[in-house]
Amino acid sequence: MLVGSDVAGFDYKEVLLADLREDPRVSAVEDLGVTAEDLESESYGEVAIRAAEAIRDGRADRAILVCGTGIGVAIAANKVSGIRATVAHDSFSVERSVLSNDCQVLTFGQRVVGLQLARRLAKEWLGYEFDPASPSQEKVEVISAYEGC
Ligand SMILES: O=C[C@H](O)[C@H](O)COP(=O)(O)O
Repeated sequence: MLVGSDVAGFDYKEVLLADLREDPRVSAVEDLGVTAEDLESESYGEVAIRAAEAIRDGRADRAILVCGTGIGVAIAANKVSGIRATVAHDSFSVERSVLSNDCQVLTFGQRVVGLQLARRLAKEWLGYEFDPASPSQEKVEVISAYEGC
């Protein structure tokens, strides 16, 4: 499990990181930054691409990324082949992002969603797992085929 943010998502990222570290369903969490010591060290694109590449390469399974809106980190992560990332600020979208779309990356916007809602949504998200035997699989495969992976 990876977490990351830019400066605009740093506060939420820190809280979500602490939650994940306490969650018995999560075996290991890696913080990709940014850090309190160097808040401006990377933009949302750099952090999100690093997270997405780690998932693509099998070094991690999922990631939660935070920026101001959740949009920038989602766009950047989706540029990495094989990665499906989305911003989701409601329970149903969080569920469907996994069960319909097999998204490995959930993103939040610190300037958009309340902290307690984001924390709850992250907990819900952890409980979902895509079923490759479901009817959604062939729809996801259309995207994978386009990407050639
Ligand atoms: O999607 C982009 C994010 O919201 C980012 O945190 C803020 O970007 P901006 O400073 O260009 O608005």
